[in-house]
Amino acid sequence: MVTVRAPATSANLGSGFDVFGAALTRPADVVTVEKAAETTIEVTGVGAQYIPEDPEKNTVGAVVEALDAPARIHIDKGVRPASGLGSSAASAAGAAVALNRLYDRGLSRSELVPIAAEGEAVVSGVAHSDNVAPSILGGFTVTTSEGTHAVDASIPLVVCLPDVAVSTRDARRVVPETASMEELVETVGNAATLAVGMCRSDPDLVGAGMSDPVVTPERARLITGYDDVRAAAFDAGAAGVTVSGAGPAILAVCRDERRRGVAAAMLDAFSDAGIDARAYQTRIGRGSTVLEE
Ligand SMILES: Nc1ncnc2c1ncn2[C@@H]1O[C@H](COP(=O)(O)OP(=O)(O)OP(=O)(O)O)[C@@H](O)[C@H]1O
Ligand SMILES: N[C@@H](CCO)C(=O)O
Repeated sequence: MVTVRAPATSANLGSGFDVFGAALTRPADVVTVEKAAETTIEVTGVGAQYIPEDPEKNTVGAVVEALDAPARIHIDKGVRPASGLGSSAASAAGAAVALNRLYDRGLSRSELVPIAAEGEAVVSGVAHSDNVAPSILGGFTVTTSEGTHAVDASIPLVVCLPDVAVSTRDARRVVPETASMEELVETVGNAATLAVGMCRSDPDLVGAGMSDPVVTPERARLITGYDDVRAAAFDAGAAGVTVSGAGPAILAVCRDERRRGVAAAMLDAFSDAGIDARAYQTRIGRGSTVLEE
């Protein structure tokens, strides 16, 4: 038996659509695997009632297939599905790390990234790796078709999760098909600024590089109260605010001493919009951890 804690993640970080990701210290899924002749999946925890236990439909089923590693699998969800916090990816990442150990497949963490990404194709139609990479490797990650680079960065964050669901599949439908040269130049400048900020563990620089003129404005329209929550976070001292993943969670970066105030301001703004929400005061953290084997 192997048990793995796989962290929630925030993808895109504004300017790095489908490329940037970050592991969060909390929340997390806990995935337990045991060898079995046939694969079975049991799901408990947050939002378990919305998650299929059929291996064809659950993200971990694709990981079992890719590793040829049938197992009795228990997923204890800490990351709510359809949250923008890499819920589907956390289970896939945890299963990839756990099954690799259980069956002694000997794959490196980097080699497990494309395997876990197969799970993302099951739910969103695209095997994007920007959530599974940080959930496996930890830190700030840059993922391209050439592979993934991970950087340890100590950056305080707040993620505010409203009590509504947005599916990645739906949120990908509003992504514009083209961008202008002006938008391209602005995005490259911001993404480069953010990456330098991560390398320096500088929250102000990371925040300055989060702005994205192309995808985020379209996604923000799907989140009731987004503009007010964003403004409230900035008023409380956030250095940058954007949609987390495909939403509806909203991500704010700030200095440590501002985290509590930023979280309270975001919750108040959602409440003023008539929406219940919860805020996680978190930071960039480590990847999947083996708890027991
Ligand atoms: N193990 C799993 N954990 C969570 N959701 C799963 C799992 N397997 C299948 N799903 C399905 O995936 C969908 C949620 O994934 P989706 O990508 O939409 O949200 P997310 O992972 O929270 O968001 P994001 O990728 O934007 O961070 C739900 O329809 C859920 O039923
Ligand atoms: N990059 C993906 C992450 C969400 O799973 C998106 O924004 O659609």
